[in-house]
Amino acid sequence: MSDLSDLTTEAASRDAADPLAHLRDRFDLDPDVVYLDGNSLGALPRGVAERVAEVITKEWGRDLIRSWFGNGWWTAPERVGDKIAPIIGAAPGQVVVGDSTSVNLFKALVGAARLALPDDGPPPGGAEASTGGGASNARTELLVDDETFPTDGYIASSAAELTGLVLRRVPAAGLAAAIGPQTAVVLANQVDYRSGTLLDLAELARAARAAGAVVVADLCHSAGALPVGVDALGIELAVGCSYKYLNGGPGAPAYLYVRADLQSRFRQPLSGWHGHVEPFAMRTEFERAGGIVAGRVGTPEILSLVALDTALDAWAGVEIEAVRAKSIALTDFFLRCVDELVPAGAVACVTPVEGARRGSQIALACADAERVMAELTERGIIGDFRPPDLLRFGFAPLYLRYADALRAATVLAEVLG
Ligand SMILES: Cc1ncc(COP(=O)(O)O)c(C=O)c1O
Ligand SMILES: Nc1c(O)cccc1C(=O)C[C@H](N)C(=O)O
Repeated sequence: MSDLSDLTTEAASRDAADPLAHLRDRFDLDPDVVYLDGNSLGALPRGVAERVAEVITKEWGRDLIRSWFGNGWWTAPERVGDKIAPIIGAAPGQVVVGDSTSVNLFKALVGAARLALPDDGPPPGGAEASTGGGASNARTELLVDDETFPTDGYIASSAAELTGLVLRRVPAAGLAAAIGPQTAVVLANQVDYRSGTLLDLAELARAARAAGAVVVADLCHSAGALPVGVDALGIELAVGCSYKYLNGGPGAPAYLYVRADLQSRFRQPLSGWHGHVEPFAMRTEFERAGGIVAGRVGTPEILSLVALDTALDAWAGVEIEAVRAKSIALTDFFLRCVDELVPAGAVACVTPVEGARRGSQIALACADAERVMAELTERGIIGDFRPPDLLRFGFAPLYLRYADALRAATVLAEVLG
């Protein structure tokens, strides 16, 4: 047992020894708030406001239309994509930024179905796939986790309807086992938005490869929190938002990853002029651009892209492995503080207590959770409530301290005491 004074000493010594502690200065934070909602909307990195103001006054105000090419606006989706790439373990040229996560899910899922269905050539798994089930006329289903974030389920349903696939919902833990020769596409969240459970994507990727199914991973709750390693996993497609751990700001554009060797065959359904091989030829016929540009649709959200571009500078020199180590240590410490300080039985942790099995958040079930979160927020501890009974606390390792974890647990104990 440790008491509050032991925990305070421990938090201080952990903060003093934290190799990432200096990164907090890269953010403009309210000193009176412990911000545990960076898994919904990341904090504001320093420099973003000034850069956006400069783009508005100079690039838009003075350079005007010349900025599309003169100031690099046109190529920003790929350039910013290449800045996200190392954070998710992708080599350059495979990530494009633009549109919302929902829209990118739609592009990826329909594109995945077209890759997987037999009239579109061999399955991406190649020889391994053809021995383990291979391309067959019986690929009829799109698998999705049954507790997925709502938009993923809704978009999967639209994509299934459009491609003639049948949507099958199975628990996330059973996704890999559910993959079979009938599976065309699997949509999986690497980290569950509610419980924070980390899915074994490597196992899922192996099962999909063996069966010739195409994987679309939603990285919203894992990118920037842990090493995803998309290239190493060998998954085909991925999407994610940039306003959580990547701190791109409200409405920041999402991103789409298309594995390099599949780009020439990737046919996403939204044939907009920014995905055209020669957009300014203004031709009637659509001819898809090569490479990752094929993931683009229409005019990019330049002001948001610029904000994201600058926000990503907060990652300069940061190793994602170090972020993961701190994330586990911070969340472990928070759980210990909750155990020590919160009255027994007042909360139940629904997040795996084993660090390696969770993302960077802790969800605690508790009676009257919505009111409890409102009171916490009132007292400067910002997390969120997710129905029916969850207090959700996200730990963004770039700007949170062990002292913040302790303060959050202390205030929680007061509210529940
Ligand atoms: C797993 C997941 N997918 C998608 C989204 C959001 O999609 P969009 O950016 O289109 O609102 C979120 C969060 O809002 C999410 O947590
Ligand atoms: N995307 C959001 C939004 O547009 C409004 C409010 C919250 C969000 C979120 O990101 C929610 C978040 N994905 C979640 O996991 O609950």
